[in-house]
Amino acid sequence: MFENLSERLGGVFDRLTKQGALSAEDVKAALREVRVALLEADVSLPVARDFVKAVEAKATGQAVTKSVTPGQQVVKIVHDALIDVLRGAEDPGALKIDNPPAPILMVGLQGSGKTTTTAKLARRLKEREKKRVLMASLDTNRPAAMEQLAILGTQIGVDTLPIVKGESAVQIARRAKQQATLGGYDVYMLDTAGRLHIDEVLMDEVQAVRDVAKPRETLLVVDGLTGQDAVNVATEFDAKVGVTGVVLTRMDGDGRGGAALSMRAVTGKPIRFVGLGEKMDALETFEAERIAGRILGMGDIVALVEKAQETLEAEQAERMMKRFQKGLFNMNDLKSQLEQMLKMGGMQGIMGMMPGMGKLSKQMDEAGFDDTVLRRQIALINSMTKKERANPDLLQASRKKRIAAGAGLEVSEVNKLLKMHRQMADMMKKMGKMGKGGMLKQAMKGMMGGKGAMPDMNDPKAMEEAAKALKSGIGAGMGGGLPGGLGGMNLPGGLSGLGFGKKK
Ligand SMILES: Nc1nc2c(ncn2[C@@H]2O[C@H](COP(=O)(O)OP(=O)(O)OP(=O)(O)O)[C@@H](O)[C@H]2O)c(=O)[nH]1
Repeated sequence: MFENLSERLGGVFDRLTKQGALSAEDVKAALREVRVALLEADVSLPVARDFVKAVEAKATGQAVTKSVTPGQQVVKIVHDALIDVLRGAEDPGALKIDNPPAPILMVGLQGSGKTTTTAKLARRLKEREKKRVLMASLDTNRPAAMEQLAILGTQIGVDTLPIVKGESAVQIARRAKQQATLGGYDVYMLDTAGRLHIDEVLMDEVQAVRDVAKPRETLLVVDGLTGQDAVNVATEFDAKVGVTGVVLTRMDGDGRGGAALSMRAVTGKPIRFVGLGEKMDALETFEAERIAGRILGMGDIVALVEKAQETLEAEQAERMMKRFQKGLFNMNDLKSQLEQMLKMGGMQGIMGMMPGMGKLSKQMDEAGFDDTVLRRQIALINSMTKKERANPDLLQASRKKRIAAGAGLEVSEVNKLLKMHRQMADMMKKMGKMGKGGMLKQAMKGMMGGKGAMPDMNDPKAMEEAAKALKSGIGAGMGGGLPGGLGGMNLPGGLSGLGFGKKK
């Protein structure tokens, strides 16, 4: 799915190469693709349609910033508009739980992750807000569900209401309220029974529980992977029981999170939290920026674009772009690329911003890879003469020795640097031929997991290899193209050439 989207956006970028103001035609062409991208990310059709219409009006006629392409600009406008829709007025993490004991009702379909989320949230309230929480399972159909909550409670150190066989959901809710009041709890959470589909019996039961508990918050738990159906679920639950917020689970999977946009647009209910795994600490406050990036399938590329813009002078970018297009790439260019990387937070910083690269970044950390490598390479270049920097072909044995000694390093380090330089120069040449649009497309492909470019995040062996490849030195030929295009197009163009996990 990611590949499709990146190709599609690549196509948009290819077409949008004119500078100046964004023409209606440019915007229309780009948005047509964005609409398909939204649908692929499981955003419902009417929502995608309305959204694109609103963005079209906003984007047409906007002046194009010199340092970005019109394609990038449209994507940024789309991205910002997504955030506008996704972000509610209030802080998503702030639940109304004053006036103890405050009841929180948890609702949702079976298997949506309701019980797990109940426990995760209880843990969060206990740890972060120092609340005394009582949890109760109202799932009278499945005794196993009640036991599951009790086990989770023990695990996280949160009390659960003792199980009494034969009670109805309403009776349990009453008992929970009583116990919470007598026991001096700040919050009590009611984990209702789920059904595979919405049915009347379920809704009647939840309504009856609601009437007894009068919840301060009614949180709808929805599986983030369900996509389109999420809207129906949200609409139904909201109409029947009244929902105050949504929790999207399984956002650690490869779902694109379009459900978030649809639910927010259709029901107007705020997304409060996202579940990011099975563990008890895998619950985070909803962040509109992250989901917007994810829906567009771009990780935090927009942030990367912005950061690159901040740290790189536009003229310098323009100058480098011209050099790259001519296939020119000497040691001075390499040095400024390495310095640029350091400014952007080093390898770790850049990786952290890439979709799905968080894990790899952690492994790099563990493997002891840090920015020393970058600094060493800069030191080597500093130890070269002006002539050598302009023309690295001059570097024969004796010069290499002198350069290594000057930086206090081994000759092998110089060789690694030269190898990396050669690979990057080759890539620049190739990219130069492709033109701006082509470069971007190439970059996107690389970043979004074009075949072989990134390790499979679920394959520990591939991840380990990738970390090793990185550790053995960016110099050992990371596939050659560290932040290749950073200069020219404000995107780490060369990342496609990183060759993560790929033996060269
Ligand atoms: N990967 C991942 N798994 C999750 C997440 N939230 C819940 N799960 C898993 O999803 C499965 C179902 O979760 P439950 O909490 O039992 O679902 P439920 O909605 O309470 O189901 P019923 O009790 O049958 O109604 C469990 O194996 C959870 O560990 C999440 O955010 N990410």
